[in-house]
Order: sequence, then C-alpha cells, then structure tokens
Amino acid sequence: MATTEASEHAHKYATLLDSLQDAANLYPKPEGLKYSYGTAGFRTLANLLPPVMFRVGLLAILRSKRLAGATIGVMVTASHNPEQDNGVKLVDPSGEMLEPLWELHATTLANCPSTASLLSTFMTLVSHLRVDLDQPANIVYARDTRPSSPGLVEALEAAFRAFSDGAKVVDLGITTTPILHYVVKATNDKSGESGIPTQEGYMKRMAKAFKTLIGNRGPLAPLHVDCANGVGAFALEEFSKHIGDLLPFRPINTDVKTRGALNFQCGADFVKTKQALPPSVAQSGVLSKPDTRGCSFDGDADRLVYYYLRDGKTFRLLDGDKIAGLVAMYIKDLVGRARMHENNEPLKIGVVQTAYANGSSTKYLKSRNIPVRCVPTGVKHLHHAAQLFDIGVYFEANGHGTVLFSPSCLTTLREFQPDSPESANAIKQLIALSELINQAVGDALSDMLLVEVVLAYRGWGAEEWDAGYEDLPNRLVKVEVHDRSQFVTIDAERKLQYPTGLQDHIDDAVNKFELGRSFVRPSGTEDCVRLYAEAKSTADVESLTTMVTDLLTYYGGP
Ligand SMILES: CC(=O)N[C@H]1[C@@H](OP(=O)(O)O)O[C@H](CO)[C@@H](O)[C@@H]1O
Ligand SMILES: [Mg+2]
Repeated sequence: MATTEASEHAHKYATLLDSLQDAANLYPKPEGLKYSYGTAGFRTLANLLPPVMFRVGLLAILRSKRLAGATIGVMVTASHNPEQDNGVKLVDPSGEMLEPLWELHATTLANCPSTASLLSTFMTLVSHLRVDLDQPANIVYARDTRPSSPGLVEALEAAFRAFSDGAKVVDLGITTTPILHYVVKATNDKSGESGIPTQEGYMKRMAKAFKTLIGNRGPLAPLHVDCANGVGAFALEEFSKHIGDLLPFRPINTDVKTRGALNFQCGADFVKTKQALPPSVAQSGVLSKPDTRGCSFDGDADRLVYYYLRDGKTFRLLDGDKIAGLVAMYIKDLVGRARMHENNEPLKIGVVQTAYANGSSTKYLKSRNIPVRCVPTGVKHLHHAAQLFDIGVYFEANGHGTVLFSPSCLTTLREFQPDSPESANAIKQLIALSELINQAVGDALSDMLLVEVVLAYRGWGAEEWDAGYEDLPNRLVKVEVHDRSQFVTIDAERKLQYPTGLQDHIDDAVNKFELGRSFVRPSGTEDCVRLYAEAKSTADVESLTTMVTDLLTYYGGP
C-alpha cells in the first residue's frame, strides 16, 4: 500500500514538473538582468517582467500551500511610477506585505537563468520550506489600469494553470492595491470581523462607518479629488454611489484610457515631490475659491496628500505627516472622552514615522505627549511598529499610511460598559473608526474619509488643520551613484555606516545650519540614492542640499 502511495506521489510530481517545464519555457529570463524584490515587490519596465510574473505565480502557490491553503494576494501594479513600468507584489494572509524571508525566495526564483535551474530551485524550496504539495492553494489577484497589466496577468495565470490539481484562484480584475489587501485579510478572517471579502463588502463597510462618524454633521462641502488618471477613479466613483451627497466628490484626472496619462503631472507623488498643484488642478482654478480643499491619490490609490491655496494663491501641502498629526490628536480626544482608563489600562496611542517625516511634525506630536517611533522606509516596517501600540498611527511623509487597532484594543472597546452617553458615543465612534480605516494597509480612499471625519468633527477647513505646525523647509532629491549598494545605513536610516567617513562630513555640513538635518539612503525602488535635507530657511536647505550632493558625487561618483 505504502509503495503504491509513494509511486502515485512520484508520478504526480513528475507530471507537475513536466507541466511546469512546458509553461516555464514560454517565459525565459533575459540574460544579464538581475531582478530584486525591493521595498514594494518587483518593479521595473513592464516588458522585462513576464518571466518574473510567472515565477511570482509559482511562489504564491508555494506560500499558500505552505500555510495550509491560506489565501495569498498578488497585486500587479507599479503604483506612482510612469506608465511604462509595472510591478508585482505578494500579500500575506493577514493582508500584510509578504514575510521578508520569502522576499529572498522570490528574488532567487526570479533570477534562475534557465528552466532547468528554475525547476530545481523550485523543488529545493519545496523541500527546505517543507511545503506539502498536496495542500490546497488559494490565490486572489488584481491589477491596476496600466496597459501592460493584462499581458502580465497572463504570465501569472500560466503559473497557476501549471498546477493541474488546481490552485483555486479569484481574479478581482482592475482594482486598487488596498482593496486587494482588504479582500485577502477578510477572506482569511473566518470570524467575519474584518468584513465581507469582496469589493462590495469593502465599500459597504466603509460607507456605513463613515455615516456613523459623520452623524448629523453632513452634508460636507465638496471635495476635489485628483485620481492620478488611475484606478482610484473607479473606486471613488463606486464609493460615491454608497454615500450620495453626504460628501460630494469633484473628481479630476480620471482618464484611465489615454496612453501616458497615468501619474503624468498629477497624483500624490507628483504633488509631494514638486510641492505644487498638478497643472490640471491649477488651471481649472477650482481651488482658488475660499474654503476649498483638494487631495491627490497615487496610481494604485494607496497614497493620499491634501492641499489648499492659502488666500486663494499660495500652495499649502498637507502630507502624510500632517495627516498623522490630525488623526492622532483626534483619536487621543476620542479615547479621552470614552473615559475607559478608570476600569482599564489606558489605551496606548502612538505614531510611527520614518526619517523623512518633517522635523516639525515630530516635535508637534511629542509636545502633545504622543509617543513617536522612527523606523526604516517601507510600509512593512511602519506597519509592524504600529502593531506594538493599542492604536498605532503610521504614515510615511509621502501619504502612505493607516491606523491599526490591536485585537485586544478592539475587544476592550466592544466589551466596555460606558457610564455616560458621552463615553458610549466615543466608544461607538472608535469602533466605527476601526471599520472605516483599512486595517491591512494604507488606503487613499479610506484615509481621505478619515481626514474628512476629523475635519467635520473639529469643524475645520484645511487652513485650520494646517495651523497645527509649520513644516520646516525641505528638499528630497535623487542622486545617481555608481553603485548604491555601497551605501549602508544604520539608526533607522538616519546615519550612513558606509562609505566610511561620509557620515562625518554630512554631520559637519548639517551642523552649519540652524535646525539642520540631512540623511542619505539607497532607494529600494529605483537605482539611485535619496538625499533628504531640512533646515530653518529655504536658502539654508538649498545650501545644505548642495553640500551633501557634492559629498555624494565625491564618494559615490562614477
Ligand atoms: C522617500 C520615499 O518616498 N520613498 C518611497 C519609495 O521607496 P524608496 O525605497 O525610497 O525608493 O517607494 C516606496 C514604495 O512605494 C515607499 O514606501 C517609500 O516611502
Ligand atoms: Mg501606491
């Protein structure tokens, strides 16, 4: 009997390897290229990606089988990058980014030079990672609006089909990155507390929470939303059907058809880097009217920044740091009003930032007794640090972020017996907040609603929000260097360990300027190092940036 079983197994694996071989032969890896799973998965020119997609498909199946059939997500997107780029990343069952160890396996598979080496690496991974190939595999995948995405999805599907015992796959089609993360999390959460695992479930849950939180403060003043000519346009349109006039949207840059329009001179990344309105928004004049606010999504709708024109003229950016400040103070207020600490430990609220956070924002939070932690760039670092608080607010300055409620905090909130109507109301709002905010990942749509909730609660417009603190003038520039891997950071990327000696020179430069700060780190998504500088005056920032750029040219030039 055992022998029959063993031979059945052997036959099954031989059949699988045959079918993998046939499929893999259609997706050879170009010679000389080195792919790497970076800050946000694989990201490069779309035409270089089909072999990577195929191999990512294999890894997604291995990951799901390794986790006894838990649903894994695959998102095809290059976010705010230009339209000719594309990318892919895997989403773990909790809706979080792929476990870092598996990022290495993804890189290894992607770089196998031939079908033979791919198959043998695949089998080595099966054995080292103790993957039982007889386990089921469940995958959910989606793509953004890029013209290259359908072709890349085909390569992914070819990998799924190679498993003849059938990976169970669900294609969400064109949707936002955060919706995919939500669906993955909700699918795996059998308690149902994370919501119904569909796009409709996502929309309804958020709409219900939004209505609860706005209460009778609506309808709100219209909001101008720049959709970066990307998938956020669809999500916004769909969501508006669920809330009607409670918050009227005025969408801009919703052209997902014209070639080259995606992220071109618009979107959250453009606004944050240029520190200016998208020309389309400026020309439309819509923000010149008093008390008007606008916001921008990025190409896959997981980043958000707000802005307005002071006195109808001067551009004022309300970025991820400003959102974190607004939201943290609001949550602190609600928790205070809930008056839970008399019977329970006080809920720990904290904010997680990266070194790119404006120095003024950190000072603002600390002066209001909100603990602040600094971690390396990349959502996974922020996410994990935020999980250490009962309510952890995390935002990258570029507008990617969310607020996490720990499971024990949610239980405490649900079980708490309030002793006053004010406390009961605050508890209700906190619970609704945990349903409004995407608990898996940063989400432009959900974060935008969160900002609107806080502004309505405070009775503020953008200007009052902005008044909390004044950003220090700052610059973020890319510097091309011969080999960015020579740049090694420590202290949450705030200092360079290598090249030896460079940090001392940066420190000397920084010390010349009042409130000066500057750091350099290799990008995880582009072939460059990034230089950040801030100081008390714009002229000082310019000088500091020039000094550090010169140092980089000396230490890292070709
Ligand atoms: C300074 C900056 O904005 N860096 C971005 C950028 O990473 P880099 O590793 O800096 O290329 O892309 C990441 C993925 O979108 C994002 O998480 C991060 O914040
Ligand atoms: Mg994005």
